[in-house]
Amino acid sequence: MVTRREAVSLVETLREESLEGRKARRVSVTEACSGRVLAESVRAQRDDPTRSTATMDGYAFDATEAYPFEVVEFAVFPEDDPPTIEVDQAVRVATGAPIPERANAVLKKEEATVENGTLSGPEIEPGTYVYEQGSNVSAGEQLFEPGEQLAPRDAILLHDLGIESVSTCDPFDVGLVATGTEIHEGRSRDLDSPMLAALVRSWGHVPTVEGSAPDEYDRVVRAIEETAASHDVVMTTGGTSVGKKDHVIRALDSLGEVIFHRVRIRPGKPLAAARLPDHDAVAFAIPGKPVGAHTVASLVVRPFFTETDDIATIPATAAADVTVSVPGFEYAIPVRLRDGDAIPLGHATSELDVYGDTFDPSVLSSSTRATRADGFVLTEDGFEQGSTVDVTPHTVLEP
Ligand SMILES: Nc1nc2c(c(=O)[nH]1)N[C@H]1C(S)=C(S)[C@@H](COP(=O)(O)OP(=O)(O)OC[C@H]3O[C@@H](n4cnc5c(N)ncnc54)[C@H](O)[C@@H]3O)O[C@H]1N2
Ligand code: MOO
Repeated sequence: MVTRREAVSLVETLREESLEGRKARRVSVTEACSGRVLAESVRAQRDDPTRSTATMDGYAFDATEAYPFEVVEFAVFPEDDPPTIEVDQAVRVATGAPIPERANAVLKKEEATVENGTLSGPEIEPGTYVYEQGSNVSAGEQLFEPGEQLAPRDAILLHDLGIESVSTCDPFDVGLVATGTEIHEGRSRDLDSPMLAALVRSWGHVPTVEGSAPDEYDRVVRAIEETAASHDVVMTTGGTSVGKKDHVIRALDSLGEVIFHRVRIRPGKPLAAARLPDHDAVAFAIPGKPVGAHTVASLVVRPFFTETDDIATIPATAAADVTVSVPGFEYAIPVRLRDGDAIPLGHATSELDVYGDTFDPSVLSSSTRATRADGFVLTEDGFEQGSTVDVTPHTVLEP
């Protein structure tokens, strides 16, 4: 059994290995910024801004010189080229207009006194009301690293620098296979695959629900093998535990190398990851119960797909005591957030009463209504009513 951190670090190594041999493709910045991973670094080809501009309407001049300045005839607007001025001259500028090479400051219009074409006013420092050339980005600067996953906000900087396309790795193709005779025969609905498909998509990759296999060793092996042959990643659900019909881990062992099985986190402990080198694929075996499946997919599998393993939290006040029964695990305790309080959902005092005071991940994990939580508290020891707890909102891990 490995800790969550150990598991995440192994998953990150898998990610690096998988990205290494990946085909790069140039795509438009617009397409790339919905979650594509960069294959190459991106450097600025030019300064930004390309020239120094005024940030206020007023007069531009060299502020290392003393008043008065002769105000030249014309005025400069954002669409204009800056004029050449002499050391004792100033020029009218509009907000956003380029300032002359010789100027280094702008005096606001309302502070300026102009009489007979001569400007005077208060002393100002060089740099006042000037957005300086290269102050946003200087030419040659590396702005994005290979492996970074681009987000919608990145389109602003890339487009501003005139970059229209970038080299990206193709997203991972993920084949989802639900194991379980009850699922295969339609006696129970497959709740995991659609949820996992949506998670994978939200992380910027391409899921396909491949179907199901009954709890028969040969059928499980075949389903994994067939899926690995046509996908980069196989994600199975169910069959990860120690029951007689739990074949997935043995199947992965026969097809490749199991990197870890069981993580010190609950719900979702029996998660496994494997390399399937014959098919140039990797596999994640996700435990069957949907809430546990969601928890470990978000906390441990996500760093394979996204560049980050950060788990941001916000503080809240625990609304009830929650104890844990078995030490040595991290427990993801679902909570609702209300006016700064974290109300443990599933606790006897909450609207969903499935576990009393002591957190029981096995029953919680069976309760599909626990998905109505706003987030979870990751804790090894539980918490006391009134104490401050760190809540990870679900939106942090499923954008
Ligand atoms: N004796 C022990 N039993 C169990 C242990 C243990 O250590 N000793 N571990 C428990 C833990 S923790 C978990 S988590 C589960 C893991 O279960 P499996 O991954 O083996 O899943 P199954 O046995 O196949 O199914 C469990 C449960 O989940 C339902 N399920 C499965 N797949 C789906 C799906 N795609 N959609 C909806 N529901 C699904 C399945 O019907 C079962 O009800 O094992 C504990 N047992
Ligand atoms: O890890 Mo399991 O989902 O605790 O029951």
